Amino acid sequence: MAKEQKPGRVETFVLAGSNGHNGQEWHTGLSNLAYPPPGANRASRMARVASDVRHKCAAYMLALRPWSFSASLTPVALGSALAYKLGGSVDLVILMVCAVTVLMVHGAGNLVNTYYDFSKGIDHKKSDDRTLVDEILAPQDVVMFGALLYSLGCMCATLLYFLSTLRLEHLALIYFGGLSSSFLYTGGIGLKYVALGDVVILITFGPLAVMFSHAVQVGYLSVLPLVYAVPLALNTEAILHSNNTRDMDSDKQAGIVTLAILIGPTLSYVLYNLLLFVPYVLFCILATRYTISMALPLLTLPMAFSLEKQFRSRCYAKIPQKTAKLNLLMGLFYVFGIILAPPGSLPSL
Ligand SMILES: CC(C)=CCC/C(C)=C/CC/C(C)=C/CC/C(C)=C/COP(=O)(O)OP(=O)(O)O
Ligand SMILES: Cc1cc(O)c2ccccc2c1O
Repeated sequence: MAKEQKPGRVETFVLAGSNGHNGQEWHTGLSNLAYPPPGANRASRMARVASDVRHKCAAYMLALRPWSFSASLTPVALGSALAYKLGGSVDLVILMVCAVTVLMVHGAGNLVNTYYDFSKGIDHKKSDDRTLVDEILAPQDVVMFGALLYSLGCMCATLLYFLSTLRLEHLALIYFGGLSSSFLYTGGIGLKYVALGDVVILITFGPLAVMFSHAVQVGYLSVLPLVYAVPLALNTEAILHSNNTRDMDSDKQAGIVTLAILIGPTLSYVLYNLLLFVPYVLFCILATRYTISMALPLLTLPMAFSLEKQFRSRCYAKIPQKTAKLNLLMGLFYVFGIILAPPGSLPSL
């Protein structure tokens, strides 16, 4: 932070980002005073430091893109609800630690994405993610924050090992499967850049996360959560697919290939509809064949129809965020539907 004395005794501080750009001017309001009262300098310095810390924290929060966190929290809730309903109980401490573990890996994945999309020149001034483009943070900040989240995730996974009866090799297999997918999505081979991002999202935010949350509760691996994960995984993939459809032109210019680019706008619209409405067909089947509480997610149908309309008229700008909101609501209703189901009414293997 550099201090500049300007004519007219207005003290101005230039608050520089860690990259040296992005300067903001902070006036101390001393212009009407001949001398600052004792302690005023110290107080204003403290206020500036506090404000600096607040700005930095806000920048880190922005980089995490918390609007997308519903995508990892709903599968955790689903896995735990299944453990409660079919296994008989749920441990709230394990549930909390599991949610934090998955959030850390998801958040780190978002930061890896921010870093590599910037270094490959994919993010630009009009991108959804402008943390690095607008120099809100320096690339090194993003790398350090990502490493911190991965470390915290590993600590939480270690804690889960002590809290849960799940065997170490099973816990490690799922946890490091999630961790490596979150990195390889854009880091290393960069699965997103070769049209494999959709597969990664379908697997990690669906079966993998649901199985992880179920397994740490019940202490064993089961295929049941994989089946229950299908409607939620399809809806989460709808978030990514709308994101990739919106970014189709800029991604093409940057020379990367996504599924949306491969199939073009018309088939992308068809695919978005399938991802959006197939889950509702599954809920109808579950509600009519097993228990009526499975009809609860149908309450979100009006939101899905509104999104379909926006996609059809190619107003893509806010569709990913709105689909994430739908994902949260649909996921919560799905979880409540499972919790409210009469004992023995849900399909089990
Ligand atoms: C089972 C365990 C322990 C963890 C699973 C935890 C999860 C869900 C990890 C997935 C992490 C992952 C793949 C993150 C990538 C997030 C993502 C889809 C970012 C979006 O990237 P872009 O498609 O570039 O979108 P933008 O254009 O908005 O940058
Ligand atoms: C940032 C971001 C963006 C997305 O489009 C996502 C889609 C599905 C799951 C997670 C996503 C995410 O974290």
